[in-house]
Amino acid sequence: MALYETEEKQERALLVCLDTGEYDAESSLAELSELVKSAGADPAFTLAQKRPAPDTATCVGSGMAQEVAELCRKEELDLVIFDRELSPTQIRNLEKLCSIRVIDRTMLILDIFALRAQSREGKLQVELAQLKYLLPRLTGQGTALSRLGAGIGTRGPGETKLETDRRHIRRRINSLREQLKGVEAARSEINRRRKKDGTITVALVGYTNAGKSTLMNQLTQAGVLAEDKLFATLDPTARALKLPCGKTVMLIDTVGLLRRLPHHLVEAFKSTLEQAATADIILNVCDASSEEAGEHLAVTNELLQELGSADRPVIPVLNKWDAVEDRTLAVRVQGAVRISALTGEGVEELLKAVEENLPQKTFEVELLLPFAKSGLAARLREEGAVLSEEYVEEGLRITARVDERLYAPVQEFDQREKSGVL
Ligand SMILES: Nc1nc2c(ncn2[C@@H]2O[C@H](COP(=O)(O)OP(=O)(O)OP(=O)(O)O)[C@@H](O)[C@H]2O)c(=O)[nH]1
Ligand SMILES: [Mg+2]
Repeated sequence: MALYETEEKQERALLVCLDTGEYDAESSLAELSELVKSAGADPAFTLAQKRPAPDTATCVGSGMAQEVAELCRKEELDLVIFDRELSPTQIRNLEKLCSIRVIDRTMLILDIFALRAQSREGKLQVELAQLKYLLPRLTGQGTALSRLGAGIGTRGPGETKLETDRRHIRRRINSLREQLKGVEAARSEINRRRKKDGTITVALVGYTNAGKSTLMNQLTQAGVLAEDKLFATLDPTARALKLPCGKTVMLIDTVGLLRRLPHHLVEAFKSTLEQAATADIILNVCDASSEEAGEHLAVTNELLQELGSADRPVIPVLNKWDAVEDRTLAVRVQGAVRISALTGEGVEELLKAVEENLPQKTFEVELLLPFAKSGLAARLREEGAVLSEEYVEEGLRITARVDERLYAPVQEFDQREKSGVL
């Protein structure tokens, strides 16, 4: 099914890139072209200029800006899309020069998110990001009015169309924040309950189009492995997954990432992304058939780190192995699992890797260790988490957090078990 179905004719766009050497302009432009396509438009032309810094008035130099305007007229294009964020002034000047809509990379990405947002939370998050981006850019009547109407850069998920009145926008931003707080509170309640129930979460993260959702389907529609449970209705992106060892984990699908993801969007999706970054196990899924797979894995890892994934096991998943030509990637990426979410190849191995990374269940014990058992006390200090210890007449009273393995040798000294509290 097409992502974008409309009776309007397809918009033809001119892509403009200013290469200042800050990032790889070529791959960024290639990505922009893919973005334009998935927004439903045709990336008909591309212009690039090398320059040490953007021009304050028109981003590209004035000569190049003229060239952009001429091409727009000659080819009767519908819009211009810049591969970097534009200031309100630059947008105003460029629109005046070209007489058509001018948007930037961030607006384009926000637009695609607006098209795709399904859940209530997703819609609220996107609208908030859009309005926050739009607010400082509403400088004069010209820009505000040109944002009205249909087309890329004007679509909003919430109210019928993006508001253009400043006061209205502020009010709406506040209301969106309030509503999001409510949704987030509900979610952290679910998280809390999952933690309390000892539910283990496994998050699928990675670049957009890496095959996360396909993998989710492959894993959870496999009949024997999956069952739809309680949380499915509360959180449509989470599904129960039964591992071969018999344990059930909660598999979470997440929003896809991109190079140079606009910080407005990361901000808006922070709570969703944080939930993924703080799962018990993270599957960093990449499209291994892409030349950029290694870099995609790195970009994802970086964002995960920023969002607090430290200490959590991250398993690199080289997906689309069925379509891979460059097999050297697997050698370069440590601990990677090769799979094809499409054919199911390698999935068993992936599940094994998940099992190997399962967190050990820990619980609190209150022990009274006889003096003769000082070796056990040392082991508790070494391998468990000692919460308190105190020497008493009969020996050492010690409370500690232990996993099953550590519990076995100390079980007979557990005070609570004896008194029936456990
Ligand atoms: N050849 C091949 N194609 C695959 C494989 N896995 C997924 N695909 C294709 O890749 C495309 C993207 O898959 P999705 O599962 O939607 O990717 P995603 O990571 O969920 O993307 P976002 O939701 O945008 O973040 C689809 O056309 C899939 O059919 C695979 O193992 N091999
Ligand atoms: Mg997906």
